[in-house]
Amino acid sequence: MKLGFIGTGNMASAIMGGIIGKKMISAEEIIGADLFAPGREKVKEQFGIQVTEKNQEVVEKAEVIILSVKPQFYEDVINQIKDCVKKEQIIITIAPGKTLAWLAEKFGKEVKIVRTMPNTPALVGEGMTAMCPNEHMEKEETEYVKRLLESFGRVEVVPERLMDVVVSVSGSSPAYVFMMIEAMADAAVSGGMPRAQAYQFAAQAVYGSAKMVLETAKHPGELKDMVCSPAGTTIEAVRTLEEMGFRSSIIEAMKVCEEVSRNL
Ligand SMILES: NC(=O)C1=CN([C@@H]2O[C@H](COP(=O)(O)OP(=O)(O)OC[C@H]3O[C@@H](n4cnc5c(N)ncnc54)[C@H](OP(=O)(O)O)[C@@H]3O)[C@@H](O)[C@H]2O)C=CC1
Ligand SMILES: O=C(O)[C@@H]1CCC=N1
Repeated sequence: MKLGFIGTGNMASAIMGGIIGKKMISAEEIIGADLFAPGREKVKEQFGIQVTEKNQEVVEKAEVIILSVKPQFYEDVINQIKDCVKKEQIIITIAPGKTLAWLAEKFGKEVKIVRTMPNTPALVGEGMTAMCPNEHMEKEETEYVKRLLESFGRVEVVPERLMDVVVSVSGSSPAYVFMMIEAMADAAVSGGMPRAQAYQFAAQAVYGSAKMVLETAKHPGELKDMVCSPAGTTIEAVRTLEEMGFRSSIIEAMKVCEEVSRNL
């Protein structure tokens, strides 16, 4: 087994879906453990991976192990597995708030750890992941983990102090974007467009706009100005968004998100 997951919920499914979809690792070489039987069966059926109810079995079999339970369960899981983790295995964490220093203390021995923060667009190969290796990771091991994470999207190595910011800007942000797409579609439906078509229009507009930011390297403000024809429709929408506090509601929500992550 090349890769193991402890916890096979939403984020683990997105990662395994991305990795298998890109053929980085085959489903037969992936094992997942979950307390929740229907959760285990779902990933077994969806992706064809091997599943177990025993977290230790994942540690016995996998070279790289992703701890994909909620942060509140990290301590319990680490206590269960720490004695079986071997020196050459690599532990990848995806939980907000769990620092490398905290993890080292909980394992209580030399363990190779990479703290990461992925997001669910991994499922379609468009994830954004930040990673931060600990001092026991060799250069080639860090490169291998980076390639593994790159199989489902973009990856940046960041200093650990930025991890809480990463949670708010990419870990959690798909939720805000989905809310915006939902709201845009509701408005289109209110204007008479069939709902299914409204989601296509809204989602493609968001996708294309994001692509413009990434590919033109122009400032988002300049791209916004290019849409606002003088005395046109868009500038009136922009004026209304400013009046309703669009930007500040996003900034404030993200500051709360960052703070929650820091305190987890
Ligand atoms: N969802 C996202 O977009 C992102 C999530 N993350 C992080 O990923 C991690 C998982 O989140 P997410 O996938 O959303 O959560 P989910 O609740 O979907 O998945 C976690 C799974 O782990 C199971 N579980 C709980 N305790 C144990 C245990 N002791 N041993 C084995 N399995 C256990 C849960 O079972 P049960 O339901 O019965 O408790 C559940 O099936 C979290 O740390 C989260 O912060 C990071 C980035 C993005
Ligand atoms: O909501 C959460 O806590 C997790 C972390 C980032 C995205 N989802």
